[in-house]
This record gives sequence, structure tokens and C-alpha cells, in this order.
Amino acid sequence: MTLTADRTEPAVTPSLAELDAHDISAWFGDHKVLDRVSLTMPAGQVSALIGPSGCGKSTFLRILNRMHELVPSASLAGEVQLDGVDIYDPSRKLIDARRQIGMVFQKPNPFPAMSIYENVIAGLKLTGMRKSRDEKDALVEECLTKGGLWKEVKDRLRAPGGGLSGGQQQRLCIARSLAVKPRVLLMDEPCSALDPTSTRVIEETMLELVNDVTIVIVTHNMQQAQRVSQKCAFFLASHGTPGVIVEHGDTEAMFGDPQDPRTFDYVNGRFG
Ligand SMILES: Nc1ncnc2c1ncn2[C@@H]1O[C@H](COP(=O)(O)OP(=O)(O)OP(=O)(O)O)[C@@H](O)[C@H]1O
Repeated sequence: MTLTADRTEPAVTPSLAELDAHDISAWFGDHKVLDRVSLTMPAGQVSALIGPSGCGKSTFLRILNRMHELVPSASLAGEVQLDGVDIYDPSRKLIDARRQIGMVFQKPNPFPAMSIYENVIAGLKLTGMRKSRDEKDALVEECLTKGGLWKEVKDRLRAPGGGLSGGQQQRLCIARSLAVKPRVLLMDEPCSALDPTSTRVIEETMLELVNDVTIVIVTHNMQQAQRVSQKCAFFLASHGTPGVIVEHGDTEAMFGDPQDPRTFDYVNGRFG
């Protein structure tokens, strides 16, 4: 990345961060849905979480930025570290974890009546970040550029976010996540509501973004996992038991030479 003497800070924190989950177990009430899952998601790479429906991928993802605790019946055990710092440490603010570890959801969720411009900077107020008008203008351009949307919307920044296509709305949500300078971006099936062309654009955007931000994506699309990720983890919850990671490693090896027959069957579409 080229460093310039811009009047604004870059929209994305330059130092790349590793995310480490140790022995994560999770419950909804008495129902245990994850059992001692450990995974390192390396800095500056895309890690894909794959596995059949209901095996706990989304729950694991939500634990990575403390969203699991929003569900009243939810509880968890284990540790999540962002560059060696425990995000669940009681002395750390919840808002810090959520700012540093952003999330993009399956269904694009911009504020529909709010302008494209205001959507991008919507997170600043929530996280207590103050910026001048010029700084906001520069930040909006930078985030929309990184989100792969700038060229399409630069002449209509005051138009409502809800007027964009589904794929554009998802890229707007990515731009909004970037505005608060996350170090990790979690993406929960970000393309499942999109057509193949929009999906490709988001995938290209991810491949650019990963130079600035560590990415973890949940996907049911095996081709997508192969196209975008360098690391991959296969989750499975067999016969009502809590979800575990059966196998993880380099994506190329997971698809080309899986060690566990269950991984082989899954990546080859034989079950799930
Ligand atoms: N809010 C909730 N309350 C109770 N149980 C839940 C809740 N969310 C998820 N679960 C249960 O936790 C288990 C894991 O669900 P989760 O959504 O994490 O799986 P998943 O692998 O992401 O599935 P999918 O691929 O279908 O999205 C499932 O048994 C699910 O029913």
C-alpha cells in the first residue's frame, strides 16, 4: 500500500490482525451447538467456514465479534483473541470488539431511506468517531472505492441506499463496515441473495480487501470457497451432536487432498 500525506487517516487500519479461537463451545439454553472448536484465522488471508446447514458456522462467526451474546438464551465458553488480546476480557469494551471485527450479513441491510453517503458513515457516530466534513468526504470515497462501488455511485451519493440493486447494496454494506476501520471482516453468506454477476463483483472486492483486512466467510458455495479463500475449515454436527471442526487447513489441500473421508464427501457434494 502506498502511504501518502493525506489529511485523513486511511479508512482501514494498515496493520493486519490474526484472529484466534480457542476451545469455543456454545449453547442456546441447554442446547449445545459447538463443542471445543479451535481455529486460527491468519492475518491478511480469507478463511472460509464450510459445512452442512445447522452445524454451527454462523454461531461460531457471531462469537468472533461478540454478537452471540445478543441472544438472551445464548452462552459460550472458550477464548477469542485478536492479535493475542482476548476480545471477551471484561475490562474491554464490547463496542471496541465490534468496531475492530466488522460483520456483513447474508441479506444486504443498508438503511434504506438514508443516503448512500450517510450509510457509509453511519457507524462513525455509534463508535464515537468524530470527523470533519472534509474527512467524511474523503472517507466515503475511500470506503466506496474499496467496496468496489465508487464508480457506480459517485454522482448520486445523496440518493437513498435502498434504491441500489441487491449487489450494490451489499457492496454499500461492505463500505459501511470499512468506515470504522475494522481489522477483521466477518461475512455470513454474503452472496447467497445475489445473482452470479454480483457475486463475482463481491468476490473480486474481497480479494482486494484482504490486503487490508483479515476476512472470515461462511459459504455454502464450494466454488466460492475455492475462489476466494486461502484457508478453509469444515464444520460438522452429526446426528444431533454439537458442531465440531472435522478438518481445516489450506483451501487447496482441503479440496484437492482432504484427509478425512467426511471432508472428501462434503467438498465433492456427496452429502449435506
Ligand atoms: N437464536 C437461536 N436460538 C436457538 N437456537 C439457535 C439459534 N440460532 C441458531 N440456533 C441453533 O444452533 C445450531 C447451529 O446453527 P447455526 O445457524 O450456527 O448453523 P449454520 O451452520 O450456520 O447453519 P446454516 O448453514 O443453515 O446457516 C442449530 O441447531 C440452530 O437451530
